[in-house]
Amino acid sequence: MKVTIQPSRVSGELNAPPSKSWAQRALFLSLLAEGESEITNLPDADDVQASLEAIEAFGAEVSMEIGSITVKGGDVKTPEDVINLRGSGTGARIAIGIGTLVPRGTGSVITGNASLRRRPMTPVIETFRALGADVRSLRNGLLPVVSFGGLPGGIAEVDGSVTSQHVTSALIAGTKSENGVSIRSPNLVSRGYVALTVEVMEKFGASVSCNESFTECSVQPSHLKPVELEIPGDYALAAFPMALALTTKGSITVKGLPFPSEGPGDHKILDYLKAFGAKVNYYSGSVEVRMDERPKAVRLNLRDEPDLALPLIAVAALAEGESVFRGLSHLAYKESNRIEQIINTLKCFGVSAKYDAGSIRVWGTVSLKPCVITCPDDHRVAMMASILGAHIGARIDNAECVRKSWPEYWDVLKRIGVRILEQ
Ligand SMILES: O=C(O)C1=C[C@@H](OP(=O)(O)O)[C@@H](O)[C@H](O)C1
Ligand SMILES: C=C(OP(=O)(O)O)C(=O)O
Repeated sequence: MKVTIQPSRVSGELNAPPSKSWAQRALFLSLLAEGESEITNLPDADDVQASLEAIEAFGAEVSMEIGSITVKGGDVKTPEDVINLRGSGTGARIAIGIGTLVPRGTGSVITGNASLRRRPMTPVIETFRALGADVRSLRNGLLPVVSFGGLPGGIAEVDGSVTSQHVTSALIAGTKSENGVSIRSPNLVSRGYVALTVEVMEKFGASVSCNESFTECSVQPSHLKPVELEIPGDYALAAFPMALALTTKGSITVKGLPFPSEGPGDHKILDYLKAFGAKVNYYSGSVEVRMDERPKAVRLNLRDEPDLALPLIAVAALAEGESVFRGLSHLAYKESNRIEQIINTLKCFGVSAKYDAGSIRVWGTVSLKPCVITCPDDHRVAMMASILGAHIGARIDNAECVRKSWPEYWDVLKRIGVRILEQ
């Protein structure tokens, strides 16, 4: 599918899409909880569907009702076949850990699509090996990965500068380890996602804790109770329509977002948009964003919120002056090498930018040019291009790549006033 976007101004309101990170954690924990969990507002994002299929393969009994799903969990069974997590890094890394919980003497194989098969699995493999499990890559640190049953537990120390998902995986599987799990991750990035893991695990009654910087976490063997929960809205995805308010001098209200806490996490988008000069208000689950003037340049460290880099850098392309975004080295290990893709996308729109030692510098301009670009199988790159496209015009090929996180993205944009033609 190709979408052609014409210069537009956004206005109106939308519901935030449900969080895929929340949903995937809830699904894998429902597999481990003894009894029936009921989950509402589950996103139909491809990553979540892939995780749902994975928990079924590990023995969860899933039934769909109107507007909710029920997951009956308990024992983790040996899958009959290889499990394919498609493009989901979160799903694959959690599933590698779950694979150590199948009966001893059996195992499971996790693989993914071409994009996921390029992403590093070494941190999660090293973590589980340090915890006494037998987990091996069949391809030099990449997928496919085989996990054999048996997770004694103990202490793992694994560098956290590439991803945080090995910590999430160790904590979730650690609930069913023999002796509990402690994990130390010096240089940990994306700390808001470990905070999210702890938050969701606590809802299932897990005995889990971390230090303030999330570099040391531990979990005791825990009896997980089934839950009833509603998946909350996703700030990292909602950040794109919010950013559109800044690049089109519009206004937008996004509903269904949780109260922004003090700690790291994607809710920080509210502060970051304010730094550009936007008027931002949170009131009772809704965020209003309005922009009447040209954004000012910003200096931000996005080490803990890597997914916000794409919408924020799109805004910086139009800002007055030079913006600097630090803490971005781990963007190289996402669905695409996002460092390269961000620079290429900016260049396509006629914006100068440079990457050096973990930082991207962007020289904002008022003279953007329309761009024709193909989504490199990375949803957030297409969404980033749409934000600049709504300012100056763009054509995005392979636009269906947004399915990974937000299949209705293009329809939602149309509803808030972005002029889009689909071919
Ligand atoms: O755990 C999660 O749900 C995620 C963690 C982050 O990845 P890294 O920890 O690999 O940076 C984030 O970029 C990804 O979109 C979702
Ligand atoms: C990197 C992402 O997700 P994951 O790591 O789960 O594939 C993402 O959604 O941007």
